[in-house]
Amino acid sequence: MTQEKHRFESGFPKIGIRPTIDGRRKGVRESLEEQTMNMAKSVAALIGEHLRYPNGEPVECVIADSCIGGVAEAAACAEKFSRERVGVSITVTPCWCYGTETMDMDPSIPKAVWGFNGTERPGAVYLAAVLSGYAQKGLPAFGIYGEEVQDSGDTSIPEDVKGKLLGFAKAGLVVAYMRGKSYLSMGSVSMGIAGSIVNDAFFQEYLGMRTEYVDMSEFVRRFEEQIYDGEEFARALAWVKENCPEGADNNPAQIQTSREQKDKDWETVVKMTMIARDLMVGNPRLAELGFGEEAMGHNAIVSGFQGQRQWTDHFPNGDFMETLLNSSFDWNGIRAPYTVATENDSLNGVAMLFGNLLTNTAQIFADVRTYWSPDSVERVTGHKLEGHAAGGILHLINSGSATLDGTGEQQLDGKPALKPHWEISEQEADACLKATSWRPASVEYFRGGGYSSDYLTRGGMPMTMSRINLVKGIGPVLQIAEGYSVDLPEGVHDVLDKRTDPTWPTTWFAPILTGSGAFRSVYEVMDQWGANHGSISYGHIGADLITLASMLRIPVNMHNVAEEKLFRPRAWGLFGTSNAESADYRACDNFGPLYK
Ligand SMILES: C[C@H](O)[C@@H](O)[C@@H](O)C(=O)CO
Ligand SMILES: [Mn+2]
Repeated sequence: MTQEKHRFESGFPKIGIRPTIDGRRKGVRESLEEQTMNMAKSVAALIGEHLRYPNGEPVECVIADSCIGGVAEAAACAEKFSRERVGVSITVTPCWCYGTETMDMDPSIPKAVWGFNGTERPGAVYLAAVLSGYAQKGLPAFGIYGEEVQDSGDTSIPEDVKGKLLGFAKAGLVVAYMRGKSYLSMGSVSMGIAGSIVNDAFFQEYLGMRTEYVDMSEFVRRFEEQIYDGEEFARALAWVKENCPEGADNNPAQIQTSREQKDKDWETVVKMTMIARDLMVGNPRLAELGFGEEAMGHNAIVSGFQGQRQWTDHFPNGDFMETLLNSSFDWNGIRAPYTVATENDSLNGVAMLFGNLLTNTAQIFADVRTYWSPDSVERVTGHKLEGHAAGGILHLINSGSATLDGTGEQQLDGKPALKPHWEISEQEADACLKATSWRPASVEYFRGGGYSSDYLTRGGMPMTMSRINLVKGIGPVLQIAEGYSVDLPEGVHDVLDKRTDPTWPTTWFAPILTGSGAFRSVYEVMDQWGANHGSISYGHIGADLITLASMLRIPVNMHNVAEEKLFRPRAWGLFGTSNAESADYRACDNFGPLYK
């Protein structure tokens, strides 16, 4: 079995659909069986058509064997769901049913109810009744109620209902997929960065995940004892020589490393990449080579590499490894990204994981380095910022981890984009590689050398920056800024970039301003950012992140998503309806983490 196949071998959680029905026989139930089951079938078809697993295959749904008219059928459905590895449930009904007798009682499964908006039968009355039951029992559930009345024979799903079903299902699958997986901490705390204090209670209670820890000396052991696939290494190194052009050395001449050392560094960073991947997900080839234990991996869906400083003071830095793993392609071809956080910033790693699992696209990890006001840009370059950038821009730049997909060299409808791996063509992967040069690391920072990807993200892409922060007394909170990547005139970029480390990849980002709170100004967004890092995802995914956060009971402390797009469990409204932010904090606190 190939390493790629092995990675997703354990499969994926499914979505369970529960058609509930009025239990009264001799007329009522019989007249509703077909319509109710058809609703379930059309939801399954909708999901199968629109949603995909990380390997690109369509999401699978399981429908209860019968309509659920009472508790015996509810229990039979629950048994089927647990056999079939259902991780998310959607209840559908066109009619009145018996609320607490038909509900899904599994507290760890995200749940939604679609109550058909028709008036021949009271589907919406059931919806309201069962949602009150869920609130009363402390099991937050999402309510889906179409805005327009449908005729009783109408088997179509209205657009607003489709949007909510898919939004719910997408976020629910992320919850289900994370459960039981690991964060792999390679090394420990990098230069006192709090996000790299990998907090097991957060991962365990909020995400249902394990935290695994390996010392960076494990890389040295695997180098020296050759615990990697030698055949793959030779192939990888040849591919790297062909596809990863080395850029100019920016170090002062007297501290530049020799050609011989540079070539050795290339070999080391390629080995590091394979080893980090094998540590994360295992590799069946290692078992064939006699390393059965190492072949298993750590069941990690996200990891972080400390790097600085104990590793980087002596060995090449992790930039190549992090960037390649976070990209959608390498010497093995086009494949799903492996999410790796620089500086072992696990909290940024989780934001990357959320973005990746919601969209199946690669994520950009970056330092949130500089707010450039329109006046400062004009003073330094003479250029007046305009368009999306008119209110100022954030310079997102970091040595490692920024995916090569972040070049923006893939296309959607003729515009720059980051796409799920199965939509990326060979030419697009190639264009990302061609837009990148690999600059020898700044040796004053990285005494052990290494290579950083140097590229400039194409402008005009809708992007969402997010970040998890931990607050003692509250727990995790999520922050979100939707905005656009920005193109600057070439000379202007160069002037600003040269003030930083020009060997690192840059994304110029303009958040969308709303005129209030943290989105009064770009300065305010920078000033309110909770830490040194952000994770940047293609597209405006703020609403999906907010839905996901509510499932995990992570309150959102700042976002610029329009109020009408917010979709949270119905019980959130019971904490107040005119200040959604405050209600969110109190609801999350009240219900507590999903796995406590
Ligand atoms: C090279 C430096 O140590 C950088 O890596 C540092 O500024 C950071 O990235 C901090 O987040
Ligand atoms: Mn950093």
